[in-house]
Amino acid sequence: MRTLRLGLLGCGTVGSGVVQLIHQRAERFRALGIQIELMGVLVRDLQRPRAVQPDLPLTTDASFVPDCEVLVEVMGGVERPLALCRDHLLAGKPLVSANKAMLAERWSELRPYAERGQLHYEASVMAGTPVLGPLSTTLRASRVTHLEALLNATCTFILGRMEAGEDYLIALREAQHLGYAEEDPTLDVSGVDAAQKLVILARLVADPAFGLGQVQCEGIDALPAGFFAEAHKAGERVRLVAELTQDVCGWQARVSPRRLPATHPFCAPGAGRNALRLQGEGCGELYFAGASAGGLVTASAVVGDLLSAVSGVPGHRPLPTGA
Ligand SMILES: NC(=O)C1=CN([C@@H]2O[C@H](COP(=O)(O)OP(=O)(O)OC[C@H]3O[C@@H](n4cnc5c(N)ncnc54)[C@H](OP(=O)(O)O)[C@@H]3O)[C@@H](O)[C@H]2O)C=CC1
Ligand SMILES: N[C@@H](CC=O)C(=O)O
Repeated sequence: MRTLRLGLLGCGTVGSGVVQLIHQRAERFRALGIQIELMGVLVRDLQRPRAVQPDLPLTTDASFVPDCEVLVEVMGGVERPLALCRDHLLAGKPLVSANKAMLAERWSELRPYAERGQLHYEASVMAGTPVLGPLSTTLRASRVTHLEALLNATCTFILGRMEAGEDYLIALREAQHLGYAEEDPTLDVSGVDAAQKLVILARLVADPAFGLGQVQCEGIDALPAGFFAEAHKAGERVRLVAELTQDVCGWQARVSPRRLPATHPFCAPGAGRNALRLQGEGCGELYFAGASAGGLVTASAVVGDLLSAVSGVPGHRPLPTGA
């Protein structure tokens, strides 16, 4: 049995789930001949109450990071996590991350590591519903021509609650309470979180250099007056839809609130549910759907990635240049 030195950056909604699942799935690691040694669990506030075992090595001191063979980053933000992970990546070691903001915004630095298979980031898009794995492996023989998706659980949840007559702000508070929303929920309701996820998808199926600035983005925080009420009156639903299409000018990416028939698959019930429909030459039409936010659901993808990383399976590689 080999001891694997693991570092966990963040122990909030997702990090607590990661700790719980690593413990619950210890036999899966043992079956690979691995026993996890948690070198440190980085947090900001040691006094914050959290539902984790008391012997967890919680710390505000990141000095354990260089001793780790694998890092799991579930802290959020952009500059701080990147600064903490930089030397680890430079040393050629694997990083598992759920952080779509960092991946979307600092791609020029992260892309070479992703190309080398060092970055595992299934949880960054649709959390526990696996899409990046199939897109970066099995579906590479197909050519994606169109993709549309619900990528933000907070917005799906808020819009669903509003359909039931709830007030927008109360629904937003509920989404925060359930652990769906980002620390700064403006990222969710403005459409930025969905745009970050859309560029991560676009790099796997369309263009490995796809940038966040290429996404036209509107959220649900500034719906035109009457938009929701008129849709409701017409028996339609409003959903925040992310779409990637190709026309004569190239790839177009857009996130916007759309009116959809109530029978549309994107309107099926499910609070934190996301869905992705893609059309491809080869694979035809495919549909992925499931819970896509919350602690344990997201942790399931993070720990799945961790099992891949410790087994030597490469992470999510972008589409090769010129493919
Ligand atoms: N929540 C979800 O459903 C999903 C989240 N994600 C992504 O996962 C990541 C984590 O999300 P989530 O768990 O919800 O976030 P939380 O805010 O619940 O947890 C963040 C954790 O990171 C710690 N942390 C944050 N900044 C610092 C810092 N500068 N130094 C040290 N520790 C820090 C916090 O410490 P402390 O506890 O002391 O405050 C906390 O433990 C984000 O990138 C998010 O986008 C991805 C998919 C789904
Ligand atoms: N805030 C995000 C969490 C998962 O990525 C969302 O609401 O989808």
